[in-house]
Amino acid sequence: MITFDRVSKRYAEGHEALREVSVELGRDELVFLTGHSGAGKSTLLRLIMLIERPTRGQIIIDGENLAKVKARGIPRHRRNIGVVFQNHQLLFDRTVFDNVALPLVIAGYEHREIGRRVRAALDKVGLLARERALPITLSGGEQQRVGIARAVVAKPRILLADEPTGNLDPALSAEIMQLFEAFNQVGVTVVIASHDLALISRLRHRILTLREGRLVSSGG
Ligand SMILES: Nc1ncnc2c1ncn2[C@@H]1O[C@H](COP(=O)(O)OP(=O)(O)OP(=O)(O)O)[C@@H](O)[C@H]1O
Repeated sequence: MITFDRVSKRYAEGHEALREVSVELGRDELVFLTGHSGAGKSTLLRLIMLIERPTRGQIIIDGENLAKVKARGIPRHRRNIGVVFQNHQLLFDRTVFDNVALPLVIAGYEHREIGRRVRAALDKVGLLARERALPITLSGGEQQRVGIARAVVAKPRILLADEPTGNLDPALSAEIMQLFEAFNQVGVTVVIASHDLALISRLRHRILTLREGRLVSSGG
């Protein structure tokens, strides 16, 4: 469960990116976050990741108030969160396997466990056969699936995605959304920021709409 309680975020330059946002996201929910460019979508995701801190208000995740998480607790906090970006942010000189393994290597997992988990994650996104490929040899949709495998490889409780289908055509975008739905069905809380109203309104999930930093709709 993720709770935002009257959360505001003002950046150093004085711009108020989020204003008094209150919302509860259930443990088993998949929600879309939409709104115009600059509405505050990425800021909301960054607050969950503790890349930014709120100026006012509180964020509580599974009973833990993020205000109490000090700098040295941030890596542990982030281990519960998988993140998918629009531009994949893959390492292009490393294989698919190595890209997906990266979070586990950083977290100090044992070699055999890394192999097991990476192959399980690649299997879930349908790319097991491509583990030795370099990302450059994959299509855009496949690259995004590598990004998703990397985000879920450490079995996070929360999956955040910022415009994950921004560069993909409608058919591939729909496939990527189905992957997110599959992870949600096994108990991962999923939050997807997206401009693609045509796509997200077809799927039956709650849509949170931001306008100039305010949550103007949190309905279905
Ligand atoms: N690091 C920062 N410093 C100062 N202002 C920022 C920073 N990050 C974002 N902003 C401002 O905060 C507002 C919200 O930005 P944010 O990136 O959260 O919007 P968004 O809805 O994700 O937009 P987009 O769809 O274009 O990615 C914008 O006016 C932006 O210029």
